[in-house]
Parts: sequence; structure tokens; C-alpha cells
Amino acid sequence: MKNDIHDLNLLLDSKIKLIVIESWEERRVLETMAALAIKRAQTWYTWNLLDGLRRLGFGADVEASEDTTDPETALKQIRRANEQALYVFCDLHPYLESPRLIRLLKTLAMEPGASPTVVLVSHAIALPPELSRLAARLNLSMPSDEQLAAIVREEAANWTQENQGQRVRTDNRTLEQVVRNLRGTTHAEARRLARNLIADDGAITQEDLPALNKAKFGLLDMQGVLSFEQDTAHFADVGGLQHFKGWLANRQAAFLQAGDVKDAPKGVLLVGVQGAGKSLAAKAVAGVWGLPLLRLDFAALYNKYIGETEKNLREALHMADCMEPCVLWIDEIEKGLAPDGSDQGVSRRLLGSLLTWMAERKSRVFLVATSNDVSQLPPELIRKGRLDEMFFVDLPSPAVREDIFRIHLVRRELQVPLFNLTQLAQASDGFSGAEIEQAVVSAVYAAAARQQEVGDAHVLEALAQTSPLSVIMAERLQALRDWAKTRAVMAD
Ligand SMILES: Nc1ncnc2c1ncn2[C@@H]1O[C@H](COP(=O)(O)OP(=O)(O)OP(=O)(O)O)[C@@H](O)[C@H]1O
Repeated sequence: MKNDIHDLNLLLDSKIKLIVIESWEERRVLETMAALAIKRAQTWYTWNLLDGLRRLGFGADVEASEDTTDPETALKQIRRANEQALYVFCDLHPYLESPRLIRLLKTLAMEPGASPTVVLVSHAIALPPELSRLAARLNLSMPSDEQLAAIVREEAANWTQENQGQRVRTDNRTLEQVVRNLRGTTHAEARRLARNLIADDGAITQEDLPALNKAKFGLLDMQGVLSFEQDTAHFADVGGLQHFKGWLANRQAAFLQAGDVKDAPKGVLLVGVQGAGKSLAAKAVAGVWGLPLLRLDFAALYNKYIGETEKNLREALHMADCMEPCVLWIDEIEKGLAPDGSDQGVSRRLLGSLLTWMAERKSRVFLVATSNDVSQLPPELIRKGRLDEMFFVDLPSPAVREDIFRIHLVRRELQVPLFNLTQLAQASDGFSGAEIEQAVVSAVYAAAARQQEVGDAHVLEALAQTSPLSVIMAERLQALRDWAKTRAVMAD
């Protein structure tokens, strides 16, 4: 808060007459304003839709008799009074398209010398261009690690007081993780999250961390652009990809341990045919490293508020930063970044934002990008050094196909020893993992319809009825393999 007051003070000294503060924490902004007004011995007013203008400092009052709940009336009155005071408007954002209000704000903002200062406060404020040139934007500072730790300690002390002196059970390592996971939340949010962590069992343990991450993600509210993936997988769910698994295992410690963020593993690109298990592998990274998995949806990025695509991407990446350490998964990355003619400019700028974020990384976010179509991948993204490695996920070998059959039979509670996996693997040459899974599912249905136990025959029948994508898209698969030969390493 001290820094915020300092920055605001500087802004006021520089004679800026229109200040914009985007924040979800209205109360904190008002507290900051109160402290600022005291520091400057200045009168200050608040305005909101229900109360209109209210004086909250020293000095002269405006004509209290008038109803100022209408924003135009309020601004006109401020203009008339022409008092050198601070006016903090809390609910003005829905009105910022009114030409009359814009004119009034503009007039106030251009007033020279000792005149009113208007501060707009809301969670989101879109100023029309003619006003944004006259305004200064200020972001309130987020709590530091020390402040977050203090908040957790205070909440623990409160719990102890409410529970006859019983102490909160925890350990230093978990506390450090909690503080790290609280980064990016506001003071009030951090306090609420900390209280909830302790409330159920008087303890802060490793088991609390997933719930904390989820609750924090809910607070950050990305409205569909970024989603929190609940079901992360484990390597036990993924057949094959031995090389990729080994690569990850070797880097787990380097990613999670303290040290310079710049040296931590950055991310990988997984390229392969549809259904080869790329998505599954992305989920497994998070599952195995025990980190939250965030999924960035480029389609939603484009759809939400036309014209704000880049801002949405920057916000989503910032949010991923706030969720560190985490895995950020961008599925079918080529779809979001490939110029398709109509919006070349946007996709170029998106790529620029993504590359900048990757180059200037400030947080432990491991990027897993997946792609089916390498011809659409922008060359800048796959240039050496951007990502740690590119893996090609080919169709599974016979041994891996056996593994995949095993995984999916077990998942459906079928008795693996009753199946001849070698024969099934032979019969599924050219099948992807997804197609193998589909054959197992079809076999289960076919057997149920005939009131039989599921056996090899049902699976073989399902396989015989399927034309695998590798046959239908043989040329594309070959092109993908040729591409991967020189640029990527084999995931298996
Ligand atoms: N290697 C594998 N081991 C186990 N199951 C697999 C494997 N590959 C695919 N599957 C099964 O197929 C499903 C679909 O695969 P997944 O979505 O991971 O493929 P993908 O390569 O991401 O495909 P797409 O490009 O179509 O998104 C998985 O949920 C999983 O059940």
C-alpha cells in the first residue's frame, strides 16, 4: 500500500487530472485513497450509483442538497465547484460510452492548474481513445511473498485463538508452497484462501495444495480462455513414449527446484498424428510432476471480445505466471498461430506475444504445445532454443500397442491374461492409441449385445471393421515423418 500511495502522490504532483485504477479490490483502493488524502491534507469524495457524491475529508462541501446519483449531474457539480479535491468514482465504467460524459471528463481532465482530480475505479475500465490520452493508469501492487506469509501466519493465529489454543499443523516446505501458490491473488483473496485451507482440519498439508490451486484459478477468472484441467494423467495411463518419459524424469528436479527461472526447462512441442496420445502425454507431464495443468484455448481467445485477442493472450499468459509452478498446455497450437489470410496481422501479433513471453520468462511455467499439422507451424516457434525439445509421437510399435491394449483392458476391468496381446498387437498394425481404445470399447459393446464375455474375437472383429487413419491419410503421415526426421526426436 505504501508504494501505491507513493505512486499516486507522484501522479497527483504531475498534475494528471484523470487517473484509472483497474482493480477487483474496491475497498483496498478506497483505503489507499483515504491514506493519500490524509498525506496530502486534501478533501476527497467518493461517488457510487446508490449514494452519489459523498465528502470524506477536510474542507468545503459541495451543495449537499442536490441528488448526484446521476453521473452527469455529479460531474457537472464537480466542474462547477472547481475545488482542488480528489473524486473517486466507483461505478462509472458502464457509462463510458456516453458522449456527454466523455465531454465532461475531458473538460475536467484538461483543466489547468489547481482543479479537481477524477479517479475511476473498477474491475475493468475501457476508456474511449480521446480520454485515454489524457489519463494515467495505475495498477495496485500485489502482495509480496513476505506479506502473503504474514497473512497465512495471521490466519493460523486466528484459528488457534478460536480453537482453545490448538496449534495449526503444518511444515515449512508446505508453507513455502502455499505462499508460492498464493502469488497473484489480492490481499483479501489470499486471506480467504488461507482461512479456508486451515478451517476444515486445523492443518496445512500437501493434500491442501490441489484444492488451493483450483480455488485460486477460480478467482483469477479467465472466462473460458484458460481452463483448469482436473484430470491429469499418470505415466501408467500412457503406453510407449519411453524417450519422452525419460526426458521428463531427468528434468523434474530442475524444473521444481529453486534457482534461476531462466535456467529451468521451458517446454516441449509434441507433434504427431491424431489420436497418437499427445494430449494424454501433456496431461501426464502435469500428473507426474504434481503440478496444476492449465489449458489455453486459442479458439476462445479469438472469440472473446473481438479485437482484444492479443490482450486476452497476454492476460492468459500472465495468469499462467500467477499460477506457477504449473504446466501450460496449448493444444493444436498451429490453429491459433497460423496465418489464414483473413487475420494475418492478429496471428502474427499473437505469435509475437507468445515468443516474447517465452523469451522473457519470469515464472516456472512449463509449456507443452501439441500439433497435428507441422506445415502450419510458424518457423519462429520451432527455431532452436525457443523450446527445449520437439518430440515426434509416431504410431505405436507392436510392443507399445500391447501396452496400450493392456491399459485400456484394465481400465474397463477386463482380465488381461484372458487376451492374447501379441495377436491383438499384430492385428492392429497402423492403428493409433485412440483407435486401439476405440476397438476395445466396441468389443465391450458387441459382447454385451450378444450376452458374451469379452474376448479376443470381439476385439479382432472391431479391428477388422476399422480403417485406421494412417491408411486413409498415408501421405500426410509420411510427410509428417519426413519432417520429423530432421527436426524432432522420437518420443519413443
Ligand atoms: N499411447 C497411448 N497410451 C494409452 N492410451 C492412448 C495412447 N494414445 C492414445 N490413447 C487413447 O486415445 C485417446 C485420445 O488420444 P489423445 O487425445 O491423447 O491423442 P492426440 O494425439 O492428442 O489426438 P488429437 O490430435 O486427436 O487430439 C486418449 O485419451 C487415450 O485414451
